[in-house]
Amino acid sequence: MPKQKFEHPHARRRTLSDPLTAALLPPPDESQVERENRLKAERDAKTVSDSIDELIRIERNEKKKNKAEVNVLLLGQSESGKSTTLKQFQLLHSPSAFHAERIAWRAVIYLNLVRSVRRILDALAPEETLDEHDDDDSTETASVIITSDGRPPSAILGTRVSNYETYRRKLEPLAELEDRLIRLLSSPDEDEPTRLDPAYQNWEQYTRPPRPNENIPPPMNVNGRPAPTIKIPHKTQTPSSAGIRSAGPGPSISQKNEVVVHTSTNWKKVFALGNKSKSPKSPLSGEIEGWWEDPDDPVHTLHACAGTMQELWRDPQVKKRLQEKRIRLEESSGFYLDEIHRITAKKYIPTDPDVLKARLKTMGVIEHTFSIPSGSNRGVEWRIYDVGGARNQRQAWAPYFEDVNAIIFLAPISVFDQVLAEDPRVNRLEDSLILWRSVVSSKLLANVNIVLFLNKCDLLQAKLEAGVRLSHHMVSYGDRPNDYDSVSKYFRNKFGVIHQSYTPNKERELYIHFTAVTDTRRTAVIISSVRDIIIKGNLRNMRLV
Ligand SMILES: Nc1nc2c(ncn2[C@@H]2O[C@H](COP(=O)(O)OP(=O)(O)OP(=O)(O)O)[C@@H](O)[C@H]2O)c(=O)[nH]1
Ligand SMILES: [Mg+2]
Repeated sequence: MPKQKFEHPHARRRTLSDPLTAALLPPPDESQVERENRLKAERDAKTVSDSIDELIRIERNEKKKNKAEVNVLLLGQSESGKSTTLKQFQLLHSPSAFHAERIAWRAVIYLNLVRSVRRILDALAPEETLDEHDDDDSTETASVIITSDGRPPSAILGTRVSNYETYRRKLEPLAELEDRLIRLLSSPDEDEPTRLDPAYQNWEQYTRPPRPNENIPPPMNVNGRPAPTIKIPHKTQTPSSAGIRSAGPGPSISQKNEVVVHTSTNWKKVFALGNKSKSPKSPLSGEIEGWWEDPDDPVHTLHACAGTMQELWRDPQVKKRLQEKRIRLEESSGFYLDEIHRITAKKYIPTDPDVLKARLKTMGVIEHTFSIPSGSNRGVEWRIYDVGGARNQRQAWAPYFEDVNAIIFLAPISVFDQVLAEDPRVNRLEDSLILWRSVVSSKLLANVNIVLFLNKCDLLQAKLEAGVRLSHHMVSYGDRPNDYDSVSKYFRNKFGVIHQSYTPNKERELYIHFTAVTDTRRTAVIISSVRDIIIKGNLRNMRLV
């Protein structure tokens, strides 16, 4: 089961400047005898404390020798595929837990579908009904495309969809459903991203493009840094505090920002059972059954709207309008519009690929533990940390650098024509390159094995085949061929050169894989090879081989 990390182990260490240490200072009017007694008592206490420390150290070393442990960090920008990679690890190493949870993913899949429909309706809306920000779809997901001059395409003149009003009216119930799903998925007592001590603010600064004339300090000071403490504030959550822009009066169908659910929330449990704990369970899978009898279940609204959703998605005028606005929903996260009838069926249970496609932004850091047998070893405990990749989440990464053995860095390479959801001025590929540079150049991570997943290769191939030219977005690509082989090699080279130039450890070998982490068969093969690499590297570091 996922475990939320609230406090790093070193958080308990105190520094001389802390208030407790100050409070323990001797009284200023201490006599000579008192002073000698105190010093003796302190020496005795120190001897006892040192011997306890020594015992702990020996015990820890013994443990390390007897039980191999591997800590792996999944890093990369938002929507790079970190959580999807974690799901693949789960599917491989604890399939029963993965399957037990899949019914809960129904809520996320429904929400992904409803929001895709809303994006279409927003894109079709006559311009005068949208406010200034509504035209800027870039706040929604990374599927918004920028033109080669870096600006979203103009949407002023374009195809009018004759059935727009009918679609909007018939799909109105989805607005209320969206609100309900968001409420279901959101925790009642969390509303802010994980925050860190100011000591770690540097990392965030280091992982964004520098401002002009800004001197960015090295990401981390290895020695003597204050202990990190992750604080999760508890407040009451409202839809607007969850990062969802209020639509004002009228349907919330114009709400924009991506739904974020803190990893500590219990949404899986809530949605898996809800008020249905008395519902029958399947004798085969043990999964809840019979939710379709519950008139309040979201499936009914979706089922009733399925026909209209299908008409909307298939309408040639709609397709044209989306094309004019360069919105390619097929490439965006959580795309289920090609399977409306299956997804909205009353007895729908998400399949493995459905769960892998489901999009829920990570906030905070989530830890998964697996015991993975490895050759003659009796089992290695793997701790995999999945972090939030959005800009405001990256400051939470640093405390995990200290004990990490390996990093799997995900860089989606299909995103060369897209902008960051959190900052539409920044090209997503540029952001990945900057982030990559900051990770590989970190001295703190110098001895950490690094595996690079050049991800979303399936989307890259489709994009290139659709005629999108890399050179329009990356001038340095020049007039090289715009086919998958040439482009993927170019990216491999680009990331490889950055590692070569910036790594503080010239001995470190970099392992690069072209991946599509939604593809289970391909990813399983890659994961097992990555596992071997990490184990070997780890044993080498532990000087056991
Ligand atoms: N087609 C395709 N989709 C992918 C691939 N990798 C990830 N996705 C999808 O992209 C979306 C985002 O993936 P996530 O795993 O949630 O991304 P993340 O890196 O965890 O993002 P944050 O939690 O915001 O940091 C999901 O809907 C995935 O199903 C891929 O290789 N190909
Ligand atoms: Mg994630």
